[in-house]
Amino acid sequence: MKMVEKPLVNELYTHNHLQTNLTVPQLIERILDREEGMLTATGAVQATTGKYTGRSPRDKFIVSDEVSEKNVDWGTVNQSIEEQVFDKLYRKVINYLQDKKELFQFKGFAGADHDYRLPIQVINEYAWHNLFARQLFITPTAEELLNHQPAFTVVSAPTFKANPEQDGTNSEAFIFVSFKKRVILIGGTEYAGEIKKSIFSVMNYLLPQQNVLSMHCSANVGKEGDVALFFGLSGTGKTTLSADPYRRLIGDDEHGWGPNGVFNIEGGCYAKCINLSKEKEPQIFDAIRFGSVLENVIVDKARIPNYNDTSLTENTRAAYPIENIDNIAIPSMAGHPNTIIFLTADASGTLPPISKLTKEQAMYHFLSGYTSKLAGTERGVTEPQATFSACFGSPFLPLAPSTYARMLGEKIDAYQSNVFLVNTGWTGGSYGVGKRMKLSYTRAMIHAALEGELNSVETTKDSIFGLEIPMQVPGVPDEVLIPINTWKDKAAYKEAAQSLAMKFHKNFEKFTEASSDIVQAGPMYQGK
Ligand SMILES: Nc1ncnc2c1ncn2[C@@H]1O[C@H](COP(=O)(O)OP(=O)(O)O)[C@@H](O)[C@H]1O
Ligand SMILES: C=C(OP(=O)(O)O)C(=O)O
Ligand SMILES: [Mn+2]
Repeated sequence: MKMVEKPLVNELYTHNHLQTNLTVPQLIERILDREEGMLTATGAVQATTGKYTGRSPRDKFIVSDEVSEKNVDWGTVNQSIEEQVFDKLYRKVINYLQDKKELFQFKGFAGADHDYRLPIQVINEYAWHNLFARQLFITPTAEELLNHQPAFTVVSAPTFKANPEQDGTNSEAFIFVSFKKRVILIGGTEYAGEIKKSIFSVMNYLLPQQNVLSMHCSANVGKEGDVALFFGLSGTGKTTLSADPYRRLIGDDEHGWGPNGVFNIEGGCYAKCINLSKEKEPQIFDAIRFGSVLENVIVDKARIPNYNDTSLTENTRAAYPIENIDNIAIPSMAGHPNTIIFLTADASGTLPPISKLTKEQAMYHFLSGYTSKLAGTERGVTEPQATFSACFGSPFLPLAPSTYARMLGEKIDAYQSNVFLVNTGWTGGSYGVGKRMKLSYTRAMIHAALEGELNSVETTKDSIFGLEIPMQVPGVPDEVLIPINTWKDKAAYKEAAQSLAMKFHKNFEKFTEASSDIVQAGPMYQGK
């Protein structure tokens, strides 16, 4: 990828103490020496992030210039700023960083497929953010590092607080993206997730232009080389469900699907730690060791993490390189997906825990992207909130949802992938009355789907959502499969299901270009 313009960030290269690609132990030494965090009994370092403990979507802006102007799907997700606003704040942030005693640079890649990888660099004020970047992105070999020419730069200055009046930001925090300068400017927030998700947004802009579908999904591969994708918004189970002892992990969050098959965009994982237990999530629990970063996790006097403690946030996190998971695909690539799973954490408790989708239903649900925002991942969300997030990842999609949906539809046709909708959310009632689906049941359902056990099983059609529900799944009680059977109050179920169906219809009105068979594949509601 060619550089369009010499970035201002070059000025930082002359910084007296710009330290490039420090090793993991070196970074840990710097973190401890600078008192940015502490060493825990697991061997991982722990850091806290202050006020911002989740992503801050309202603080994210994209520069509108002559190229991005016509490509980006502008709106509440992709908010625009003018070039001068970016340039002014950019200058300020660079000046601010120049006064720091030391800075940390990571040079590496996004994209495991060498045909599509993006050379990136991340320049950090904090050593622990630099360790995060090192673990989350793809580390170069010594030779790759020698020839490394960054095609995109992230500058992260968490202690720089913007002044909205002067700087044109929404708050003291900002995530400014310039596709023209190929720079992402992050300030005012210490939440490390912004660093990885901002590069993901960039990949969601660049990859479709190369005819590669970028996807907010996890991926793994079975013994026969059969590939599964798990799409889902935050908290729906991408990371948890893709860590499977019987299947090699490709990646837990961001992938590309090109002519060679599926590839991970990242080199590491970013797991939620809330209520993490060795018993329920052994792979993730054991991945937390030397070199991992624990974010906003509380530790006791003996420095043992208490994963049940939510006093800083529900969105506690562990970042670790993918190699910390036992069973992985090396490199992080595989063939074309046999099975695609859409994960939804339905807080209404009315969607079936697993159902098989027709091609039209798959397109309908992909465009809808229904789920609930769970507490913590985004600022201001404290309990599950119904949301429609197109392509199960709208906060990260600079282009119109139809672009990604069209590509997915073509690929499903070409590779005959089976699509399932899996509700990892509530059962036996809506949030407040019912409870979250048992993880062991969800795992059993996914196992059955991936082993092809649901292809010939008897199904029943849900009268409202029109989804084909398998009547039996090994390891799951039959009554769990049909949502109404799990509700005591059947009338309340019908009301809640109708209300959700209405929301689907309302949301789908904006997809005016969708063909009528896709529109028809949505839920039925009274009057239709
Ligand atoms: N039935 C279930 N399926 C998946 N995850 C579940 C389920 N029940 C509870 N959980 C919890 O929900 C969270 C899912 O989060 P995660 O896998 O990190 O989602 P994502 O990677 O999509 O953001 C984990 O904390 C997991 O333990
Ligand atoms: C890091 C994030 O991703 P996820 O919760 O999907 O793992 C996020 O949304 O901030
Ligand atoms: Mn995840």
